[in-house]
Amino acid sequence: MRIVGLTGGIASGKSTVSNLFKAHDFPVVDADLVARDVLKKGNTGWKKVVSAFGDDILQPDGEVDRPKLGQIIFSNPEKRKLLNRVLAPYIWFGIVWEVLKLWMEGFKIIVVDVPLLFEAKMDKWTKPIVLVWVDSETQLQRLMLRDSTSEDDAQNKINAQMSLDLKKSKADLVIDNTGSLKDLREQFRSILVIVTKPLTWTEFGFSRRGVALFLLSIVVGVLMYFQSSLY
Ligand SMILES: CC(C)(COP(=O)(O)OP(=O)(O)OC[C@H]1O[C@@H](n2cnc3c(N)ncnc32)[C@H](O)[C@@H]1O)[C@@H](O)C(=O)NCCC(=O)NCCS
Ligand SMILES: Nc1ncnc2c1ncn2[C@@H]1O[C@H](COP(=O)(O)OP(=O)(O)OP(=O)(O)O)[C@@H](O)[C@H]1O
Repeated sequence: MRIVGLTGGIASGKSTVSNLFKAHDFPVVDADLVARDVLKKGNTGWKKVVSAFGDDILQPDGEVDRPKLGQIIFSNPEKRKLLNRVLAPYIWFGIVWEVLKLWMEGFKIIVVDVPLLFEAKMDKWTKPIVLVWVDSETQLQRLMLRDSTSEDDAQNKINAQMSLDLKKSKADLVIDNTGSLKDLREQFRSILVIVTKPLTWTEFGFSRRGVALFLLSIVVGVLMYFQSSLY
């Protein structure tokens, strides 16, 4: 099994690239969706976050007031560390669970879209790592436009993450999304060629078929051993 890591910075274009993967029938695990589920009212992540941050971060219906929690964590590094510490194990488990379900369905190539892949040290589980890079001015402008936020708020969010240049030095493949959507689609085509290369032996060994073959060879080996010991 090949687990492709898709990462980038806030508003660098990960969801746009993830949609291209989906359009080519790749299964995509979205860490933001997993994190949303973890934070749903009544779930363990919700309980932990309420006990760490207090009832003030809740809406009248008991759900987490996401913009309010965002305001707190994006302007305060200590609070951000606290939230990350509280939620990280549940998000990690949620991603592994989603990957496992797709593995059981027999998918050989799975894309995991994790904004904080390097920050959360999940990079060692994915190969290749595709980074969606964008220059800092374009990132700021796209974030302000998409979320209708002020420049200060948008910059706080960008500063809360590892710089895209540092991520670039750690990634295997880089998509420069500073240009148009047409440019992006062209680069995506080259990425697709690399991502769909035949599985290595190790990747095949971890695929559902590889594991089944391994178990079958053990069963056959044991049967042959007993048959030969009868004569
Ligand atoms: C703070 C929250 C409630 C704000 O919710 P909101 O709906 O406004 O934003 P959303 O979840 O869509 O996140 C948007 C982007 O913010 C960035 N981001 C989210 N959390 C963090 C964080 N802890 N540190 C840095 N960047 C973050 C990511 O790039 C993400 O794609 C939410 O982002 C959250 O629960 N964050 C903690 C969980 C987490 O780490 N998520 C990232 C998954 S790897
Ligand atoms: N090449 C492009 N040209 C113009 N706009 C783009 C381009 N790529 C993405 N966008 C726009 O930029 C914004 C951010 O893109 P997107 O939502 O894909 O980023 P993201 O990395 O998934 O963000 P987040 O980390 O917040 O989930 C969106 O409004 C999207 O439509």
